[in-house]
Amino acid sequence: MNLLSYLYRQSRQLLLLATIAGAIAGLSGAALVAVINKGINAPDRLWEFGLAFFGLCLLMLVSKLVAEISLLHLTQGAIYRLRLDLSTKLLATSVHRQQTLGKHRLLVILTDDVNTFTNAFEFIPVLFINAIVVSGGLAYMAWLSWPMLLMLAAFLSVGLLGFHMAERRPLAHLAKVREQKDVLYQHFRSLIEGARELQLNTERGRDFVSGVLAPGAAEFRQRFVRGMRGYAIVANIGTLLFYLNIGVLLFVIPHWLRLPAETLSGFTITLLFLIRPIIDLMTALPTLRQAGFSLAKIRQLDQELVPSEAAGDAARAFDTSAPLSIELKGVCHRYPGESGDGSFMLGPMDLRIAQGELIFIVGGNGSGKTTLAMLLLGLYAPEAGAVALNGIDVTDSNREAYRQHFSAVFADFHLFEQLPGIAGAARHQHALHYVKALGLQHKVKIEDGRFSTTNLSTGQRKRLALVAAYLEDRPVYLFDEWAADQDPVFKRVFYTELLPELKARGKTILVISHDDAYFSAADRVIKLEDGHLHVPERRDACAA
Ligand SMILES: Nc1ncnc2c1ncn2[C@@H]1O[C@H](COP(=O)(O)OP(=O)(O)OP(=O)(O)O)[C@@H](O)[C@H]1O
Repeated sequence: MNLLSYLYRQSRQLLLLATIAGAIAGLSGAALVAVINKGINAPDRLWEFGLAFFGLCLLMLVSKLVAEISLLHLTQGAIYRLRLDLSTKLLATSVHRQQTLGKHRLLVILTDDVNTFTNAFEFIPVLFINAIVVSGGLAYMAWLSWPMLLMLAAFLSVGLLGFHMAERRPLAHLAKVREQKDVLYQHFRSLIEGARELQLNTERGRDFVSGVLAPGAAEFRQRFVRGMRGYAIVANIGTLLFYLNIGVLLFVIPHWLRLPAETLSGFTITLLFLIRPIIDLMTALPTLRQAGFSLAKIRQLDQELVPSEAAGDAARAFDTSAPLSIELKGVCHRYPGESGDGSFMLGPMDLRIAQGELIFIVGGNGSGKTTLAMLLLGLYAPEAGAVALNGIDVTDSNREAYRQHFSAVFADFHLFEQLPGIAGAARHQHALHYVKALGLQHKVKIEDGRFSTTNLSTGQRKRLALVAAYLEDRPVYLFDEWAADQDPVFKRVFYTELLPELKARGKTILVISHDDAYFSAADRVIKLEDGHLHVPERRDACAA
């Protein structure tokens, strides 16, 4: 039912077309049963019923095709939109929120849940038409004899109630199966990302598989088998009950109700005709139930992914004609710790950065350098205080426009094959120039707006990330430990040539670095200690 209301919201027209075509298919199916029943009981009118039979066959074929194809378009359109909607929303959700939601949780929804949902949609056309066939069959039986139909309805109601009760346990197992998927995805992520560590230590690898992955996979298997076994039992008993029903109609009810042979045979043929749709439904039920759980997860994520920022033409809010000036005013950011005492607090911090400055952000591990960078880039929103650009505070409504002033190569950067920037010969030439300047011309080519390969060493991949950053040509650059993976020669090139070149082009540059040998290259060094700016001792005051 959830799936149908979801489809209704996607395209009423297609659903209406499918309903009408499906209704014609269902009714022609029911009429076929009536014609067969009449034909058997009227041998003198064979031509008449024969023509009607073949005409109805054709009508059923055409209408069924129309219904199935329109439902196919409807369901696949719905899946396509769902994938794009979720991706767009994810893109608009703050990085901090995404980190809180957890990568594995996002992945399981975007891949597994959407797939489960797609699988269920494959059943929809058949089930939809079957539902109409069943309705047509019931209508025909009511026309044949409504007291018989009432008895059948009473019998079916008891059966449905029993089915509902019997389904509870397998349904609970399937709900647990879905929860277990989150756990499994988390383990698979660790397995892939930690493959090197696990292979280096065979015992550790075995322990991970047998002690961490296997219990999760076993729990999944156990729940899934129990759930599906329950459904298999319920479905087979349900089908058997249907046959029993036919037996009761044929051999028990005639003892109480005097019915013409034509009515009895009509009922029997109709019920036999309905067995296939009922079996189809029983087979599809577990998949539909799993899709229900997946849909609930997708909906939950959809709500949690509320874009934190209203995208608008907010670029106008900043005065881009004036020299760029970024200011932090009492900015604070906290990461909650597991038990409260493990939390980390950056700030309150005041800082002013002027256009063209080359600033090094330094400090020990965990002192807050990357967190400060995230706040400066507008990827984290401060919990208190404000970030301002050219005197205008960055708020939810203009944070996206604010971020467009920056280009960054993070310590844990992601290298896209595609080149950023507007396509064209100029971008191609620029990219070639930078690839050459970074000494990668023998390794990488630029083809169709993308790097020919990204399968390179870490240091080389970082150089390509720098090429991509150069192509973005933003006013402010951030490099988080870029030089950490470079050889001494390129480290020197970076600090003594590349950074001064960028500065000469008027760029503002923020460099997170541990390379104290090159700190003298900076206009200013900002040192962090436990989330606070380190204020250097006033040697002049001491001297006095
Ligand atoms: N995702 C997170 N969730 C919770 N706490 C975090 C998270 N990331 C960082 N922290 C905490 O914030 C502190 C500062 O982290 P940050 O990454 O800013 O340090 P850093 O100075 O860049 O360190 P490094 O030199 O090791 O890269 C850390 O001590 C850690 O306790």
